[in-house]
Amino acid sequence: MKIRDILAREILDSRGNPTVEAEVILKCGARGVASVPSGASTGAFEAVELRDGESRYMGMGVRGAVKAVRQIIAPGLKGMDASRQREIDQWMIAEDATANKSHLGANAILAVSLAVAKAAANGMKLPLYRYLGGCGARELPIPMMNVINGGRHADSSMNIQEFMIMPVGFMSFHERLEAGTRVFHTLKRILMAEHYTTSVGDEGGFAPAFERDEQALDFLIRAIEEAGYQPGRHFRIALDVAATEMYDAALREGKDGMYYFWKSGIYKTPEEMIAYLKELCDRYPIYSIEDGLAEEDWMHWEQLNRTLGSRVQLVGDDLFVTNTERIRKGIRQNAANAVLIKVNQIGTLTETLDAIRMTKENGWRAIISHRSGETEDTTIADLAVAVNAGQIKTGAPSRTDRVAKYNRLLRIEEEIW
Ligand SMILES: O=C(O)[C@@H](CO)OP(=O)(O)O
Ligand SMILES: [Mg+2]
Repeated sequence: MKIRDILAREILDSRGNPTVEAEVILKCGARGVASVPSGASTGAFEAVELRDGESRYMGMGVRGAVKAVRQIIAPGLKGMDASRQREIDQWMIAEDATANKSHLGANAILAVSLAVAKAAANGMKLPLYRYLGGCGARELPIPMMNVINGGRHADSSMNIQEFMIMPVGFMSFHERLEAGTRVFHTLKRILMAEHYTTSVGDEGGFAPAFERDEQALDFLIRAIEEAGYQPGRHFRIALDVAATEMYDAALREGKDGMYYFWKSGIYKTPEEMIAYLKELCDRYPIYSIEDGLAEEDWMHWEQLNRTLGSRVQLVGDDLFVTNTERIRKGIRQNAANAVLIKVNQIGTLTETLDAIRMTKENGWRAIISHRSGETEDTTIADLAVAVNAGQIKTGAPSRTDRVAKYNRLLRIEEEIW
């Protein structure tokens, strides 16, 4: 299982921006290839990727990250055993020697970390989910399908970033996916009939010019019903408010501590935000709300959790950034009840697994997630099954970067069941 070589190259993500791909080659001939996604609504506490225009290493963004793999990581890891994932990740963390991986770049480190795992799995002739999760890996996730896009992900007039459908009333993954796709197609038909645009946003969901965020929810309910399903029973709704964006928008207008719905020109206090979210939960079959408040607003997260936590999954994305220190703080403060898990927020596979473990050990739920900028890499599908996460967030079934993950899950289901 010794590493013979590590290659790195620049490839494109789904927004046409450069990103890093790494290829790990073992002495036995097995290979592993992995590429790194990229967010648009990134949390301030995320590990730092080297992008063009904000380079910190050798002054060259993604090219700097590629160079870091070639010149520092590859020579350092050659000869190491690819199955010793934790040691390899620790070596890269130590070599980087910053708290946020800004020296080598979280994208350089993550590409190698994931490619090492894939090479080791291939070397052992195991599918990735089996290598990572052992024979206990068995649960196919319920997808959170982001079918209407707003916020920073689309030019639409909705402030809430993601309106997702969750096919909760089905036994198998392929039935969930089929039902979700039916609703997606029905939604397109309804939107067209009412002369809304059906072009899609970054994650494949529609981006119609609705005047109010609630209209998106009304259309979801209609689409679920017209596709022949019952809202609440077959499908529930999930939202990603991405409220840090609203918090930052208010701050830019000089209103510290408020939330600015910049597309409709409305300010809300944290208390009004909580009341608003509660009202939405009273009116619609909402299962999950992600980032209902901002990454800095710990105090009000507790209040939100007290108000809704017993009946709604409250997910921290920007709040926790897949970082065990922040998750620990959240658990102590009882600030939420679920964590969104994104490999590139923390930057190594083992730290991601640690975050999932801490989340689950404390009785919280972990949702494995893509980024708004993705590639054809399907690691997160395997990861979701490996850790029996139960939920995956990976967009709408209309762009190959998202569909690749769904197709991978279909194949895994066929293998397992
Ligand atoms: O906010 C989010 O949850 C993600 C993914 O949907 O978006 P981004 O990758 O732009 O941070
Ligand atoms: Mg989010």
